[in-house]
Amino acid sequence: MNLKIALLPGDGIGPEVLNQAVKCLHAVEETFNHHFTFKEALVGATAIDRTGNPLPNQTLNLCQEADAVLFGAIGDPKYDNDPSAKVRPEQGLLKLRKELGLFANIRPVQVFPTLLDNSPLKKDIIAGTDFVIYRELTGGIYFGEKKLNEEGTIASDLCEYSEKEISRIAHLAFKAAKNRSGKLTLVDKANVLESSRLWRRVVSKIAESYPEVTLDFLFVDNAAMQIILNPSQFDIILTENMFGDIISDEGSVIGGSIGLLASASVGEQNALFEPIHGSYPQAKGKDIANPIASILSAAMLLEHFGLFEEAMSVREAVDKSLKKGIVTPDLAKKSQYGTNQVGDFIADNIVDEDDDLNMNDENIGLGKSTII
Ligand SMILES: NC(=O)c1ccc[n+]([C@@H]2O[C@H](COP(=O)([O-])OP(=O)(O)OC[C@H]3O[C@@H](n4cnc5c(N)ncnc54)[C@H](O)[C@@H]3O)[C@@H](O)[C@H]2O)c1
Ligand SMILES: CC(C)[C@H](C(=O)O)[C@@H](O)C(=O)O
Ligand SMILES: [Mg+2]
Repeated sequence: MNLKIALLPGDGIGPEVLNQAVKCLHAVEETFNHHFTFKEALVGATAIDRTGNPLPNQTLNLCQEADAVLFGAIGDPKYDNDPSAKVRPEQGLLKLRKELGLFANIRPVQVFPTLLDNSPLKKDIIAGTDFVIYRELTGGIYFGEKKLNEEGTIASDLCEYSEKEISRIAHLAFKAAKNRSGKLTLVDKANVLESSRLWRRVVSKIAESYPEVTLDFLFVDNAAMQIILNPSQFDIILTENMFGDIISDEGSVIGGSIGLLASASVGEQNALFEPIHGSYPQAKGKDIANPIASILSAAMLLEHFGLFEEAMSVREAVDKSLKKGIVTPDLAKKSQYGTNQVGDFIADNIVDEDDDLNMNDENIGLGKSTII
């Protein structure tokens, strides 16, 4: 298959982890005889420094013309620590999501059997965790009108949702639930927010078209607790933009590190793949960031184009690195392996299973194809 992939390394550890994902995609190209073309562009603080714009037109055009975007991370303390900054790296990512129409952000939360001891949570609670968060990505409080009065003493952010915005992601989430265990939980704050009550009405109506799916509702405060008390109760979680952002970072605690959680953002035309973590500026240039979230995001990219065997080969190589303890320090304090070594190991272990008769595929961590 030929694929044009836009690479947006961004800031902090973004370039380091993205490089490892690209190594793995090169290995997939060679092993399975595909042809991927990579073109890189600026985004985030790096783009502001070079052009004054966190999402230069050239970058947006490249992404619009590409088959897929592979994104590193954006963000820089010089903006995080300056609440008055007029231009911010995050605006680049938000505008990109909006312009590409990436309304559904899909964030699988699973536990690698090898990492059951890595979580601060009890093994018997987290074993078997396997749920997917469908996070609405181009609406809600992130994109509502923002106001600050002249004195700078009163500020507001409007949380607005339309029926259309809710129903298009709801359909994707119901279809995913239908293909999995048939359970969908809508996470909201319908006891307080009018926008959440609209979500409940729209989602309840759509549920009538999916009789095989059981729908239940959970207030987000309770959901935040249930996710770590009893994660196995969840299959598909559907939620709005900000709640999805927050509960997915929380969900990463189950698996042992946020450096493991990948995501796909999809719309009608475009698709973007990125780790859920940020630019982790404290780790920039230290070769300690976990590249697995970025590598698994590349695996989701492959699945998006129907390259399931290829995606599986990446997941199996990741699993092998975990089993052999070839991991970054977030997963083993005394680890002597860096971002690059872990990336090299995983890329070197991408094999076509049909060609490898000795492959042992017992107990594969994230073996199950995810969602798209
Ligand atoms: N999609 C994105 O690009 C994205 C996502 C989240 C945050 N951000 C931005 O990133 C910057 C830093 O934000 P933050 O510190 O709140 O979140 P962060 O995700 O960058 O880091 C939070 C913590 O998670 C851990 N971590 C993150 N990535 C890791 C990795 N690959 N390997 C091992 N450990 C990892 C580290 O302990 C780190 O201190 C901010 O500017 C923020 O706006 C960007
Ligand atoms: C950087 C920020 C705008 C972004 C978000 O809130 O969507 C990040 O936290 C994420 O999870 O991708
Ligand atoms: Mg986030």
